[in-house]
Amino acid sequence: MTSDKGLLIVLSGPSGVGKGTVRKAIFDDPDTAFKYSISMTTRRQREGEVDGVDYFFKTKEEFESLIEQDKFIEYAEYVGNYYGTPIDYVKETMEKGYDVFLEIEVEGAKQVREKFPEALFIFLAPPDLTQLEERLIGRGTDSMEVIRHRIREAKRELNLMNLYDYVVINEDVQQAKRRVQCIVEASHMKRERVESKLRKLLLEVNN
Ligand SMILES: Nc1nc2c(ncn2[C@@H]2O[C@H](COP(=O)(O)OP(=O)(O)O)[C@@H](O)[C@H]2O)c(=O)[nH]1
Ligand SMILES: Nc1ncnc2c1ncn2[C@@H]1O[C@H](COP(=O)(O)OP(=O)(O)O)[C@@H](O)[C@H]1O
Repeated sequence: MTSDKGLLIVLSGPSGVGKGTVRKAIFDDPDTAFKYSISMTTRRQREGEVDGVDYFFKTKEEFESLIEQDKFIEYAEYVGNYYGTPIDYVKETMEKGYDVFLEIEVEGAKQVREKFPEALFIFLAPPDLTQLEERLIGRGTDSMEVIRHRIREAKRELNLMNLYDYVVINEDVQQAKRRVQCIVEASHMKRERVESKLRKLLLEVNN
């Protein structure tokens, strides 16, 4: 990938760690220049959610037809529903030079890693398992049985954090937001080192 193309940024981590919360903080910040890729899902639209803003809400049949047409960078089944990242928006937006941000669960992130190894992978981790459990309980969206299942899944997923470029511990939302922004900034600087701007400088230095 060359530097005139945007970066693909993937934020992932276990359920309840705060991915959605940190993502909202990132996009509420007017300094954030990346574009958010709105996912498609077959889960029911919740009160207050807007189609085309929070998600593109699709039927199972529509989603499966899009899978057949290869319209997703990645998709996964999560708690009985499909979630997926539409490929066209991501490709077009990166071609225009914008960074594109995905907030997805761990299985989807694994698929992105296989297709786009040059993407930037950030794992959001909880300070500890007790706080993860407290967040799942505090969110009030799941039964204790589902929470226990999510904690078991989280233990398996936390073992995958070393496959990511960076791990951010979500202790404080604003701090996690800043860290994600800094990681993106540093990744751009690293990419520029090998790109034309600095090549010219190095030629000058060595002549
Ligand atoms: N693989 C994948 N996961 C997604 C996508 N969009 C959202 N998710 C994840 O799906 C999970 C469930 O999201 P959601 O139904 O909004 O519930 P909530 O975040 O638990 O309130 C979260 O872990 C999201 O990060 C996507 O396009 N692909
Ligand atoms: N740094 C944090 N400290 C305390 N609570 C948090 C923090 N980040 C998120 N939460 C809370 O944890 C719960 C789960 O967060 P959410 O963003 O829904 O997680 P995810 O999208 O990873 O499933 C929410 O109730 C949220 O308000």
